[in-house]
Amino acid sequence: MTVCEAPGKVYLFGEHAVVYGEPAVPAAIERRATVTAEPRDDDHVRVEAEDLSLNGFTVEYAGGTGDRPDVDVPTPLVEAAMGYVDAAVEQAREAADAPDAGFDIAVESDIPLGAGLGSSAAVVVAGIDAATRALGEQLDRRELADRAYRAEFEVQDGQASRADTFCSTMGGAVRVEGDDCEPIDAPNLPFVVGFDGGAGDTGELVAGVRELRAEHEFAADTVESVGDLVRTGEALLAAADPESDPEPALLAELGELMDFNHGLLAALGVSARSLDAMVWAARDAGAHGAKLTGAGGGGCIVALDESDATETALSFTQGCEEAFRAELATEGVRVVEP
Ligand SMILES: Nc1ncnc2c1ncn2[C@@H]1O[C@H](COP(=O)(O)OP(=O)(O)O)[C@@H](O)[C@H]1O
Ligand SMILES: C[C@@](O)(CCOP(=O)(O)O)CC(=O)O
Ligand SMILES: [Mg+2]
Repeated sequence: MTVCEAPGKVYLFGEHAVVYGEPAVPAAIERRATVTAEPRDDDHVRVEAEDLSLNGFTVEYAGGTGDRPDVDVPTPLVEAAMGYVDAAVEQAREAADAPDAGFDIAVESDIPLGAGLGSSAAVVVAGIDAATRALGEQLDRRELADRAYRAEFEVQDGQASRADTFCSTMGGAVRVEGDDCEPIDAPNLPFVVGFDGGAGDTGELVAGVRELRAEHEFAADTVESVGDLVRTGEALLAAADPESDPEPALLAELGELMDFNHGLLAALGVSARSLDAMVWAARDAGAHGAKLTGAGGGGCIVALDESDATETALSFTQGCEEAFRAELATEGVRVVEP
């Protein structure tokens, strides 16, 4: 039995625009998905995913194309739910050159699903790592991140960046621009997350931005403006001392860029009333800045505040179901049981 766990992430800035080649800076947070993989004697894949909606369900199926699990729920729901685990198993089979390998897989996660904290990437990264190790292979981090990206790309119908999967694999803060992915030094930023209890459909939201961008030049310009602000933010981070607590002036400047980024994301149609309400509650509480994180539509916002004020304010904000401080996860994917 092999067990691996990988972190979720928040976007300091750059989501959506990163899909079109602009840079983005996500940072891994200490909320993890844990995947257990046990090879089987046959070619079946049995998945236990207690945290999926429908109050969790257990299915067994042979995997691969055409073969669907025998459960009493509509196929699209099962496909949406199983897609990432399925794709992770396929990547592990390919990496270990074991096309008929079967597994018992169990997924546990404290990352809310579809909420912009990268639960899909964490599941895919931990899943590929656990399943390949269970077959006696070990991928280096770059290859693991690359395979995880390919898995997300496939499930999201060819619309994914390398940002989430690279960040979950490496941990810490990273910079992604197209195929160019690098860890970056960043000071420990005081992230506070607000969660509305809901979710957004990443594929649909990405498709919406793609259409807007194709239709209007000003939407394409908006995407480019996100890239410009990310470059500004990167320069600020590069000039900061990663070993000491961030200076108030740095937090103020990063916060201003986050506010701006939220405005541009809202212009691209991916915010929601609940996300805007949490963003404003954070700003009113004195946060340096606040924005939605991830695909949007519902889910989470991230704010910068070293005091407790934002977390407290969010916990009293109508529509905010959970508020918590998110510690930077300096370690990416890791082995819990080899
Ligand atoms: N605990 C889990 N068990 C199984 N699958 C999961 C789990 N967490 C996430 N997933 C998969 O990831 C999907 C959510 O990914 P996505 O829509 O990209 O949102 P996000 O990555 O922001 O959480 C879920 O529908 C499911 O397929
Ligand atoms: C919108 C996007 O930039 C980030 C999606 O993040 P999440 O799956 O909502 O956590 C898509 C991508 O980069 O693949
Ligand atoms: Mg995702």
